[in-house]
Amino acid sequence: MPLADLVLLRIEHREVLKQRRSQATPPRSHEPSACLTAPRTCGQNFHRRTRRSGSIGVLRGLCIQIICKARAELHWNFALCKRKAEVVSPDRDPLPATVLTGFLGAGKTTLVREILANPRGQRIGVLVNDFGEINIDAALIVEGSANSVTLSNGCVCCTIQSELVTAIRDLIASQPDLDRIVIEASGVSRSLPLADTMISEELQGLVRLDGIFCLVDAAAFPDLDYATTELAIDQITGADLLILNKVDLVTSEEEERLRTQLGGLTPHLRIVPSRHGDVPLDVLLGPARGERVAQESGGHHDHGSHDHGDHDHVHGPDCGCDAAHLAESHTKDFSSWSWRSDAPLDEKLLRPALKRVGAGLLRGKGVLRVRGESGAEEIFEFQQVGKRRQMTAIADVEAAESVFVAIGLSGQVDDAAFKAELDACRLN
Ligand SMILES: Nc1nc2c(ncn2[C@@H]2O[C@H](COP(=O)(O)OP(=O)(O)OP(=O)(O)O)[C@@H](O)[C@H]2O)c(=O)[nH]1
Repeated sequence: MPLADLVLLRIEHREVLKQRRSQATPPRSHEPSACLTAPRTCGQNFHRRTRRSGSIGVLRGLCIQIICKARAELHWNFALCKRKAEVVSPDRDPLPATVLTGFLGAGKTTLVREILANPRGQRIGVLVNDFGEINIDAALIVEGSANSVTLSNGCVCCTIQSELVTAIRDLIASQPDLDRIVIEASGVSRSLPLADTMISEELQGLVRLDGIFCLVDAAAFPDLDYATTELAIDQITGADLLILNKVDLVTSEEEERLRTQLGGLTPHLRIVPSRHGDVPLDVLLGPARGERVAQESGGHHDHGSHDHGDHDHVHGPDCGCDAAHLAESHTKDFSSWSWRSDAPLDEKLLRPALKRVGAGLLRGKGVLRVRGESGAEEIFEFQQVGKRRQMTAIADVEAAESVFVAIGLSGQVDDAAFKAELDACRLN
């Protein structure tokens, strides 16, 4: 990493710590519009919003880009460190939480409605945060879900952050049979403080952050003005996966240009194109509470159990194809791949292999029977969203075999290399 980036990284780190300390008293007093007009008070904003023109403006733009990169790196490390300390309730799995962020109008509500229209049998609680006094998004969503909670007139990343925690706790208490929650943040919410809330002590053991997905409006992003671009970039760099929505409104050249621009800002982020939120649910939703990947992918995928149209087909040993292969997804953009092994896996080889395998993936999930150096065997659940990976030991599952499911952009997953990597971890 160049020296300048390192220096900025350190400054940024110090800022994060400072901000976290000062967050003990959250900035609740400012008006909702403060997220845009006085971002210094809005959670984790690190930039002073002084508009500059000419070369100073250009220089400042470059600095923001570098800081964004550093911030993204920090975000991973920071969130992952905290997650290692996550305490899982012994009697009840934490409720998986999917967070949708993205600038105003990017298509978050559309995506929530897509999810609710096809919840794959999961009982989903929805929390909708609207920046304004009237929660229009919730009104749009409420038809689809009986379990929706509205959080209006503020932003869940700052002004009504504690309301979010309370709302989640209340929802879990009143709807104990939920399988997951989906949180639609307001269009001005910043991703990093939201991630921080989801892994905070108040929600520990109750909620497990499954992924933060940031929607970007492919048509509007290039025209955002300076101040709003800054916020949009902040949302992007704090996400696990980017959904480039409204690609129907741009030409393929414009889409490519935007991808290059966004990829330059956040090289590790995976970018999924979308039209009206048509993102495969396998990418968006991990297993429901108490559900394990083995159940999803065990044997032939049951097309009758839920309505998924021509949805992604996770192949198994009796589906008439090879056990490991790429399968056509419900849109031509995505492919899924599955692998299984009845031999235990060597932990020492497996961890680096998963890192290599995951490098080009949008989503990876698995239940893995692993043998450590001591010779003891443990079952691990593996979850990857974008570049974010988690491997958690699970005690309540007996797995005779390991199962791994991966989703990537078509043509970007080398299935032979994949198979070879994982096969090499098998112990006889
Ligand atoms: N053409 C096109 N329009 C879309 C797409 N996705 C969403 N829209 C439209 O864009 C508008 C805004 O979408 P919403 O889903 O309300 O966006 P949002 O992110 O929830 O907006 P806020 O809550 O204001 O932040 C609506 O009119 C949608 O129908 C898409 O992929 N293509």
